[in-house]
Amino acid sequence: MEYQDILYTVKDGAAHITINRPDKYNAFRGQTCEELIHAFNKAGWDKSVGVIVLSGAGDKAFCTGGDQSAHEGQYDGRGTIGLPMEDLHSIIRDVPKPVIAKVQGFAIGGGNVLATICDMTIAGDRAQFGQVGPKVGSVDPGYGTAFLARVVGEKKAREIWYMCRRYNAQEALEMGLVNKVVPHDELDAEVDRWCAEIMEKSPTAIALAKRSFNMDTEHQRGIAGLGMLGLSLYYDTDESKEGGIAFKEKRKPDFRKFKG
Ligand SMILES: CC(C)(COP(=O)(O)OP(=O)(O)OC[C@H]1O[C@@H](n2cnc3c(N)ncnc32)[C@H](O)[C@@H]1OP(=O)(O)O)[C@@H](O)C(=O)NCCC(=O)NCCSC(=O)CCC(=O)c1ccccc1C(=O)O
Repeated sequence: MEYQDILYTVKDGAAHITINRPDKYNAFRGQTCEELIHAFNKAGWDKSVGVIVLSGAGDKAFCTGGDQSAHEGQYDGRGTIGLPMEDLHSIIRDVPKPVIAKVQGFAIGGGNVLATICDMTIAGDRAQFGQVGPKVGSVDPGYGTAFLARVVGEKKAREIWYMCRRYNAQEALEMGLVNKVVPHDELDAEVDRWCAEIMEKSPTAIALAKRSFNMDTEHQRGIAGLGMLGLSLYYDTDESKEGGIAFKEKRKPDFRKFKG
């Protein structure tokens, strides 16, 4: 597969998968998800690769979720909601190698979900985390909510989704959303060090550890499938569409006008 939306390189046993849509703050469309799934499969089953790094191109964003310009109700690709989200989330969990999210800017919406699902997250000190779903007429009713609660606890996860606030890198560290924060300019070197340390370890022991960590939350995959079906029905409502339209028109949404 030739990649248009992502970059793929391998260096010293680490596969680097980079969302390359900086003008869209690395938001993903259907094509981006297909390429990410392909790249994770490629890295996951390449025996010379021991660790995978997911990042976003440029300084502004790791990823800001679904591309609002490819979104009028349903998204523009395959799958329940027009994005193969279930497949993308699953492959990040299923590859038998640690996946590190390297976050230098915004990890917002579906981008925050991706970072949360990755095995570990290293952030630069300019990174910002948060959810925007209920502000833009969306929600991730699978790993994005249930798995987030496992990571940061129920109260914090509910705050993140209901309030749609932004959290800086230090706050994300304190709530357990990231493993380490380093100065922005040292992020690449720090991630390279973590990769080099992983490369010294037994790949089979790590693969077994990853699978056994996953075991505890595996039921969430099925629930996510059901949730995406509900989300698809929600995307066809005027209430949901108001969120996307308001974002594009750079105004506050008025969701309440659709409720009797
Ligand atoms: C990222 C922001 C917080 C940055 O805010 P700010 O610094 O004020 O800059 P802006 O002027 O808002 O944005 C700059 C520039 O980038 C464009 N942009 C940013 N995000 C997107 C995006 N997602 N899609 C397309 N374009 C984007 C923006 O339009 C500006 O461009 P200009 O040309 O300069 O006008 C802020 O931008 C922000 O909050 N972005 C919205 C992010 C968003 O709406 N994401 C999608 C929804 S997230 C969600 O619904 C959660 C559910 C979920 O995770 C999910 C589950 C299942 C399937 C899909 C999803 C999903 O992600 O949708």
